[in-house]
Amino acid sequence: MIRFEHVTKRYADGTTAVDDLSFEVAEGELVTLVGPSGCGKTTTMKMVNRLIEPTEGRILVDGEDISAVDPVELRRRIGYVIQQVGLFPHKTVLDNTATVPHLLGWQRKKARARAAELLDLVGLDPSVYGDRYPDQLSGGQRQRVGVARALAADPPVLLMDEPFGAVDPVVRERLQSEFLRLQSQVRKTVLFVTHDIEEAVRLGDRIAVYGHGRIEQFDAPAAVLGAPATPYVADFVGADRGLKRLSVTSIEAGDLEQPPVVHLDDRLAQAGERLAREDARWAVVLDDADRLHGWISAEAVASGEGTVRDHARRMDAWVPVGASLKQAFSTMLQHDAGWIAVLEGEASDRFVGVLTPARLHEALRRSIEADATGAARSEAVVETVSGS
Ligand SMILES: Nc1ncnc2c1ncn2[C@@H]1O[C@H](COP(=O)(O)OP(=O)(O)OP(=O)(O)O)[C@@H](O)[C@H]1O
Repeated sequence: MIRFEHVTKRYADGTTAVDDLSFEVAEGELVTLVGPSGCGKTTTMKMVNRLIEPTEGRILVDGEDISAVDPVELRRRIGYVIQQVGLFPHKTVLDNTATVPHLLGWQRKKARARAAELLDLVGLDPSVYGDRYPDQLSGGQRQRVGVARALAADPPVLLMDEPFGAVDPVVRERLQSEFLRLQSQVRKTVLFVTHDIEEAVRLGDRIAVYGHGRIEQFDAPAAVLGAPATPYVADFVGADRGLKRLSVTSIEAGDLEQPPVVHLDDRLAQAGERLAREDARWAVVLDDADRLHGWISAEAVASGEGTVRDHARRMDAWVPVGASLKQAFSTMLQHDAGWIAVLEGEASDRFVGVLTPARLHEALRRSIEADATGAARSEAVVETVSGS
């Protein structure tokens, strides 16, 4: 969808900002460009909407060489969000959002209806915020209007240059989550510039790590964190890349431990047999509808008469299959739990297994090994300390 072919940009003073760059962003893909200040990220991005012209090479958008497209026409097809949002101070939020549809000659009513829809989509109630002016919004809200405005004419391509760079870390994380949710609905082809590696790995389907004017590595976030291509990339992603990788590695069913499962109405004797057969010290307890209830220890099972219901302990720390290892670890810490349940199904009500700290560590190591060898994670072999 966006294709760079041997693109070089040399400024008049001789600075080579971008050097023989070739890469492609597929349709509906979000690629983050990440790297230190001055490495050529913004120059790369601005060449896509012809705010900057390349010295050599060519750029194709949707198969079309953009050097042959009128820049004004081109920009209407490409949404652009920047850090200093650049909202018109004398226009209301609704009118700001309707800017491009208005320029495209849409009728005022239709443009405003579309703007209201977009504001809603970015989490701003148009009936509350639509008539406000930009200086009556918080920084985070202004960024949301910036995103809504960029999407208003439904452009297939979105360029975002540090769009969340000016807000505090808490708001930034919220905007990132909202943007991911939005992107899963609108599926734009996005080029996203950031100097923050955490943001790059969180948002990108793939990330391009920039050195000076060149891409040092272009790969999925987990691969960049798991197997940096060069010492430069390893240094840039940081010594704590293993930790960062937690947020881009999702839980697979094969990562889970399978303790015995008993039901609330099982007799203790029956549960005891299960535990003895599997030589287990505890079992997961499900209710009649197979929803997670909690757990029961071998001691409690051995304690006497009655049913599991009389001795089961509640435990509601869980995450869905596909959640990140980071989310799982965070849930474990939040509940001060030695394990958490992993559930699946539309209502997240089907028990699939449990994740323990040891299993979490193993999943992380397996995913690193899988990336390094190109194997599936379930087939990756890692050494573990015996008895653990
Ligand atoms: N108009 C210009 N004339 C000369 N050199 C320029 C010009 N614009 C940018 N540069 C240089 O080109 C290089 C790349 O700049 P660019 O803005 O693309 O970097 P960046 O990676 O986006 O940095 P940042 O994260 O700080 O925005 C830098 O060395 C910069 O000084």
